[in-house]
Amino acid sequence: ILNAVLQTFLRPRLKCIDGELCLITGAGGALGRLFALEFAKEGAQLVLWDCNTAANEQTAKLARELGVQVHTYTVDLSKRHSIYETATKVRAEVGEVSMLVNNAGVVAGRRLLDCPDELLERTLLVNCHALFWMTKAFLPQMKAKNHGHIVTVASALGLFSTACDYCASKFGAVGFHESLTHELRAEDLDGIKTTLVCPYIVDTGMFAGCEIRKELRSLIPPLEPLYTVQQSMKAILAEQQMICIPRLMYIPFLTRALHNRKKGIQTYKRSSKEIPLV
Ligand SMILES: NC(=O)C1=CN([C@@H]2O[C@H](COP(=O)(O)OP(=O)(O)OC[C@H]3O[C@@H](n4cnc5c(N)ncnc54)[C@H](OP(=O)(O)O)[C@@H]3O)[C@@H](O)[C@H]2O)C=CC1
Ligand SMILES: CC1=C(/C=C/C(C)=C/C=C/C(C)=C/C=O)C(C)(C)CCC1
Repeated sequence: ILNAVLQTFLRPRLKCIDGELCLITGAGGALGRLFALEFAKEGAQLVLWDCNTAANEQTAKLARELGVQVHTYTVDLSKRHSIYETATKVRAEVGEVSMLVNNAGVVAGRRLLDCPDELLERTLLVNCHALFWMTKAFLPQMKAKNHGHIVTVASALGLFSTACDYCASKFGAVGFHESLTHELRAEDLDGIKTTLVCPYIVDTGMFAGCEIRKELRSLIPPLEPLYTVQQSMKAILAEQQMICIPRLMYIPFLTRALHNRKKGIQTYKRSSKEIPLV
């Protein structure tokens, strides 16, 4: 945790990603498109995934104007077989993905009892389950070369809760990132980096119909999409493990981490057995 916070305040060297093959999900959406353009500016070749074919093609057109190769795929991230089938096509038609940006996300934006089961389920499938299938599809190639980078676009709402389906899915995304990072470290795969992105609400329209947006306006105004993506890019290129945007969002994160640590120590002290703390 301390490492992640320190990395945010220090100014590390940024890595070169010229020629890397970068896959971005939700590339037809607001942040996904901006990610694609920022990666293109850095010289990365792009594989763009979205369920919205027209929006995805529009992103591809803008990225090609920056002189990079772009391949687009229409995929439904809420379906495991759609992810695996499309991943197989990418491997056969384009090659080995070395950077994976799991950006696609949805929100139901209704209270638990007012929300149809299908909508709740979709949020968990797209925002959380898809991370597992995407990583299972592309990590083996990264492992073979001990080279790669997996970015999880979660949310500040993956660190503390307000909206039911969305928070649960983003807590899952944060947990996924943390356990993947531990797993890679345990296997000494130091060439595969991970970055967790946790922004506050961004002005993209995603939360346009949600009550939470009105409440938040009085707290801090939503972030600019370009600023959010540029800050995220800096963290990715610096191989930073985590970024909260703005920095104020570290407060709930650190509070929670310290609270959990305290609880862990209490449990340990009360126990008669020697249980190592994780
Ligand atoms: N906007 C915000 O306030 C914040 C956003 N985030 C996170 O940032 C990420 C990007 O958000 P943002 O750009 O605002 O969202 P957008 O809604 O603009 O973009 C999301 C994209 O993902 C696509 N998508 C949705 N469901 C699927 C699916 N099943 N299969 C494939 N593609 C799908 C959407 O297509 P379609 O439009 O057709 O549904 C859309 O093109 C999300 O993970 C979000 O949770 C984090 C913090 C704040
Ligand atoms: C401003 C602020 C807070 C609230 C933040 C909220 C409510 C963020 C919502 C983010 C969203 C909607 C993200 C979407 O992905 C706290 C933690 C109470 C205290 C610190 C200052």
